[in-house]
Amino acid sequence: MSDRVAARLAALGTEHGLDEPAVVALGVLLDVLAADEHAATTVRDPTEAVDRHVADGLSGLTAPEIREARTLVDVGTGIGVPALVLAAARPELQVVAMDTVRRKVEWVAATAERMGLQNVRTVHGRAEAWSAGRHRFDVVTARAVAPLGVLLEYAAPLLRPGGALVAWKGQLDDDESRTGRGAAKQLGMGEPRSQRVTPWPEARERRLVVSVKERPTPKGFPRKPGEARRRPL
Ligand SMILES: C[S@@+](CC[C@H](N)C(=O)[O-])C[C@H]1O[C@@H](n2cnc3c(N)ncnc32)[C@H](O)[C@@H]1O
Repeated sequence: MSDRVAARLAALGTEHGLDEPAVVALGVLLDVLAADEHAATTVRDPTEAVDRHVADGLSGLTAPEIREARTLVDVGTGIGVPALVLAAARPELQVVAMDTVRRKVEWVAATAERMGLQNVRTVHGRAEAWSAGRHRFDVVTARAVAPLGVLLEYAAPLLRPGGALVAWKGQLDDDESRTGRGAAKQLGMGEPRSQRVTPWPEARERRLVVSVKERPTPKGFPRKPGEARRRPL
């Protein structure tokens, strides 16, 4: 790893109060990404990945819901962001990394092992079809997976009462905000709160959108697999 990347990782460790093993584990994640041309991301160069994956994932720690969570499921985990980043940062947090693509969850499981993480489990499947995960989680996370309304529909059944969806988002257009608010109401989720974050200095328009489960998920949800996307609320 270059001195520049090592210095950036160390600075992120200080910013987020990480201990040394966490910083080392995040360095391993960057090494694995850099070495694997088949990793499911276009951002593999550590000078860029340290910001776009590690710093972006760590920005989740600014949400109290994530700082206080004991259980978290990352829906559509892909290369394990934010799942692996948050699992490294908070070893006491039990993390499930879920994706519909088997190759991706296998990659995440192997990478978690190389990072020395004991608190990551992977699930191959669709969020809306995972009945064993219902009502279990303090937090559902998702980055770059689906519009807000669809994410709320994936998240609501998986959350315990009082749990929260934390979605990594860029700029939300009016349509996504409006449909998100409507979906939240129908699903017993609270009005989505948007929290601006600047994970790296040049980052523009990054935000965490948080919605807390206020009521039991109404009957009829989750709908059939794929329906949330095909016929958004
Ligand atoms: C663009 S990738 C984002 C990956 C990662 N979160 C990141 O930000 O780098 C979206 C991922 O979501 C997964 N996905 C889409 N719909 C899903 C669903 N209903 N349940 C679980 N995973 C899903 C896809 O297979 C894909 O790996």
